[in-house]
Amino acid sequence: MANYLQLKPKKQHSHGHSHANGGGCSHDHGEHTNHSHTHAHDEHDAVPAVGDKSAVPSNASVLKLTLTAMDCPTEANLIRQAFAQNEQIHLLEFDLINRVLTVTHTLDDEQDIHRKLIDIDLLDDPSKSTSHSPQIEWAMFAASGVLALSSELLDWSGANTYVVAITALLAVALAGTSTLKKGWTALRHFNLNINLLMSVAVIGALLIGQFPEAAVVIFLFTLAEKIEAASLDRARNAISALQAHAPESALVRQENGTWQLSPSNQINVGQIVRARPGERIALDGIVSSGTSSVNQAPITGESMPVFKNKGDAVFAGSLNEDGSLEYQVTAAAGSTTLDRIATAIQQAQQQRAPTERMIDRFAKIYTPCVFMAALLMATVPPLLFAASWHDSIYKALVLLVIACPCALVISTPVTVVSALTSAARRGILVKGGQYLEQARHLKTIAFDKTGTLTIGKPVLNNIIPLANLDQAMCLQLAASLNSLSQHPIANAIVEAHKKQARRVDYVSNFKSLTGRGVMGDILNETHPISYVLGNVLLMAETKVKLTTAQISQIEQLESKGNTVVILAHAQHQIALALFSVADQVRENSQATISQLRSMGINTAMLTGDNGRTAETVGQEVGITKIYSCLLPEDKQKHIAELQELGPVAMLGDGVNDAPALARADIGMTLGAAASATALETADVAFMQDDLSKIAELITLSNRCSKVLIQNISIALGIKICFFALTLLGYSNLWMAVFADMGASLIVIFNGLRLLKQD
Ligand SMILES: Nc1ncnc2c1ncn2[C@@H]1O[C@H](COP(=O)(O)OP(=O)(O)OP(=O)(O)O)[C@@H](O)[C@H]1O
Ligand SMILES: [Zn+2]
Repeated sequence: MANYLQLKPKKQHSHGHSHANGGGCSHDHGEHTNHSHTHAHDEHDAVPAVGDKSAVPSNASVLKLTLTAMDCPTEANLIRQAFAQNEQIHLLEFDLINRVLTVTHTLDDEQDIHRKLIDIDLLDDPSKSTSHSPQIEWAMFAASGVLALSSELLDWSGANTYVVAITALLAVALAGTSTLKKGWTALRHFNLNINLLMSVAVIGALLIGQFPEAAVVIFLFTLAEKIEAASLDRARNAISALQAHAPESALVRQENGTWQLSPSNQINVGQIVRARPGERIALDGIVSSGTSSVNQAPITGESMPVFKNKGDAVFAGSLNEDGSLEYQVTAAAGSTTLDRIATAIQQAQQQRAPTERMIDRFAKIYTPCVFMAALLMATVPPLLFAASWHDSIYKALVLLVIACPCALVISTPVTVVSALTSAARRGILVKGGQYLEQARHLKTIAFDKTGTLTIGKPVLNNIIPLANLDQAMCLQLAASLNSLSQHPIANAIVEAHKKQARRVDYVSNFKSLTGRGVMGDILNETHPISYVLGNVLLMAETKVKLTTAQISQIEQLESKGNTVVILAHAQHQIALALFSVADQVRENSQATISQLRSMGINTAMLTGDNGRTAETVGQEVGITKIYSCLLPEDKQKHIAELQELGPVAMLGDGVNDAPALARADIGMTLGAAASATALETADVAFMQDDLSKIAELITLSNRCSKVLIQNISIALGIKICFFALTLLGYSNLWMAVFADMGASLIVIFNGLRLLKQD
């Protein structure tokens, strides 16, 4: 993850001249590089949010701390300030939703960090236990509420001021001690956070004799804090619920053939595990016996069960419905697909989305400004206009309450986290809020052809011998060469050969040439012969001569949608045979492309395959912008070119498309459940082989943005209203607390709505 992050800010835009060439692969690729120049692009996310990742020394260690006291997100500032002077602290990362602080440091003693956090009251001091049990806390809180209300009633009914004051003070003492203590800590560190603002408001109210109000204010504040904490728990639990899908233990086959229940984290790769009907799969594996339908919703988001047979992959966390399955473990606890998804989501939460960064910057200005306004409010009217001190100070205190940026600061992360979780539930793994926000701005989506627009399982449909070797012999040579390659075309040739149950020859000096083919030596009775197998480009490179008749034969096959590879004798430089393979277009490719077009998004195809095949597939799915015969670096160049029109996403398989995926604004992969590389290389990983998820992602991005705008408007709107009401003298303290915390709660619940709509 860290490596990948560093890749991003280095994005460059290149301006090159190139054309979508319609024909074969004879086009000279050198042209692209000659005309292109690059310049670094000043990306907004190049500004490190907290510390600088690149400056972290290699010997640094990482400490993760759960700080349950990180109530209001503004407290992150307190932590930042506390560690600002320490040069051995290199990086501070805040996961405010999960309340986890990650410290990257080179300290000898981690206790230093603990001590500092105890000093700012964010960590309990183990030597003096001051915290009460939750029951006692609730009882104290309830009593405080009763007392606050009583003092208000007593005040109304004209009771003795001392009685009113004592009742109110008791209420403040019962509910407000922790707030006042935190306020004092904040004051000592010159940090303007909510606790300090509230403390000043309460103490100020007490000083000017507004006893019942002080009590009500602190009670309401504590109440709202409790509700806020509980609702944030909901967002948090939505994520840990994912991991909870994998069972703690499973039945493992022992050496003597018996089955024994073992804890999942003690089961090793290679062991055989049994999943009984109705039981969840404990670890990733390959079915070794049995059949069953399995619901893989926690991983892929699809609610329909999938039929599993011998040889199929199963995922930890999925539910084995009706049959009994035995599977051989392929990933141990901690590294299963489910674990990797959960880790990715957790990391995604730590990256602040653009809106979040903007709001954080705004809050930093907003709070001091309102604080200054309050100071002026308290002093200017009495000093200059002979207004009453009491009224002016009171108004100033109201302003202090609304100076808290809490609602604003919490409005974005809660929304983004809910949207990320909601996406994960649909089988869309988004690796950071920024991708979610950017998805709706996409101008172009570029698709890789093989395995993306097409199923990626081509089938050999024709062998045409060109020299004195027969079909069987040609196939044997091609299959032998390709038995060492992972390419889908290689698989097609090897599969066809397997059907004929012939032997595979030993290949020496094997070489795989990205985007072109393979070469290697095979023994012919007494001496080795060098062969090449690949596309026209490779034939040109190895100086294999193709006759005009052969070329037109190739072109004819290609314009029918086939991909043609040529087997050639390297020393004699003559073609021995043509192999034509055909892949099937995914059934929802065309629907997805037209849906994207209706959303105003351009589409393009970037493929290593030849122009004619690419055109045929393009026609079938509805893509007109086609770039063919591309090597991985070329794909990257074309992405940069498309970026001049606006943000570009690339959907590829994550193997030979890695450079293009990294260059695109959003790199996406399909079928990530089945491929660890695909899951790791992408910014957005679609767990299933389902193209329609792209449109779903964009819809979700739109919805997330709508909620973000709503939340920011609500938070700011309420503040502005109160600011005006206060200046006009129409508001009072407890109304302000109501408004401030009310706004926080509204934005939290509004954000959580994204979780629900499934
Ligand atoms: N192992 C191989 N055997 C034969 N030909 C190969 C092999 N690998 C690559 N080729 C040739 O090189 C071409 C380009 O391969 P590349 O992997 O870059 O793209 P692709 O998989 O065909 O398409 P896409 O870029 O859409 O995924 C293939 O179309 C094929 O002609
Ligand atoms: Zn607040």
